[in-house]
Amino acid sequence: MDRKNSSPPENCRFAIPKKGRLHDKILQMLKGSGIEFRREPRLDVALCVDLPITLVFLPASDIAKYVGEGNIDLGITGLDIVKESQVEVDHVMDLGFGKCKLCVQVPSDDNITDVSTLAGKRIVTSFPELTKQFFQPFDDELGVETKVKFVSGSVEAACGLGLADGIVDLVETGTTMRAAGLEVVADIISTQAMLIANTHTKHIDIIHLIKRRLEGYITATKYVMLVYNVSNELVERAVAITPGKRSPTITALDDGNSKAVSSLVLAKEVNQKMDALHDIGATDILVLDISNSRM
Ligand SMILES: Nc1ncnc2c1ncn2[C@@H]1O[C@H](COP(=O)(O)OP(=O)(O)OP(=O)(O)O)[C@@H](O)[C@H]1O
Ligand SMILES: O=P(O)(O)OC[C@H]1O[C@H](OP(=O)(O)OP(=O)(O)O)[C@H](O)[C@@H]1O
Ligand SMILES: [Mg+2]
Repeated sequence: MDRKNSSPPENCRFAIPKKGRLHDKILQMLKGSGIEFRREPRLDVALCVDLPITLVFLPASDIAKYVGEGNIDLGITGLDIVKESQVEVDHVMDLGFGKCKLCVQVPSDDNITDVSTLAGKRIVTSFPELTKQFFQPFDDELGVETKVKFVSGSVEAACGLGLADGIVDLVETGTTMRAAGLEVVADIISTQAMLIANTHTKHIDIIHLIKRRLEGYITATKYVMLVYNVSNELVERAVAITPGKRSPTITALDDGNSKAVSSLVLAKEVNQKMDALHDIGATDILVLDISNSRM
């Protein structure tokens, strides 16, 4: 029988968060990397076009466990989830988004500055393993047992509801924390999204291909190409402003007095570089987006 949600057995199984903070960024990254797929409405399994890959859409919090146990070859999730799941996986690459910190938080009104004063008390979290590991040394030293309770979401509500003396949750901008009247008393780990693989997967070649494509896309979105003209005597100063990733390309213009320079620059620095080039006398300064790359 041809099941709609089945995967050809020879395909590499690649797990993607089915919702949440990482979902949209990952879909954008797959599209930019040319990893196209057809997903039928309501199905959590999709076959890739032109590549032997089956995408499996799963809750972010389950992905490390599936990859670690070998049901899935490759996945994208946060380092926080990899650590919480306590499974062994290969860290193939960091993806540079989904950056935040897992923090111990307490009501601001409680004026707690020393996290050890929470040892033995009630902590609510979606990360019970990391929380227990964090409090264990304090518990051992003080001869107490911190009571760690799991909830799957809206963790920040627990103190206000009288269910917890502190929480352990993710903090990015701090908006959620402040809105709940909480503040950080200790950091546990910094996290970001990463590509992870099963340590025994037989799909090494396809994993390397996916890695190269994602690297190409990430580099392309991080850099822009800056192109400008500059007179011969100013080339050295201009190149000091835009040394490029490896080195700039310099071409002589027909007028014999000036050069055309093209150089990769970090997108976040491009305006400052353009100002500096303008100030030394460069002209015809253009910024070109890069849609993809292989370095
Ligand atoms: N505010 C945030 N900023 C950056 N990364 C985050 C943030 N919140 C979560 N993440 C990352 O995304 C991962 C999945 O969390 P997320 O909250 O998106 O999943 P979810 O709880 O399944 O979805 P939802 O919250 O929509 O129910 C986290 O483990 C973490 O790595
Ligand atoms: O510091 P901030 O920028 O406010 O981000 C942190 C919040 O983001 C996540 O929640 P999410 O929006 O996923 O809701 P959830 O708690 O229901 O999972 C996380 O659990 C924090 O609550
Ligand atoms: Mg969430």
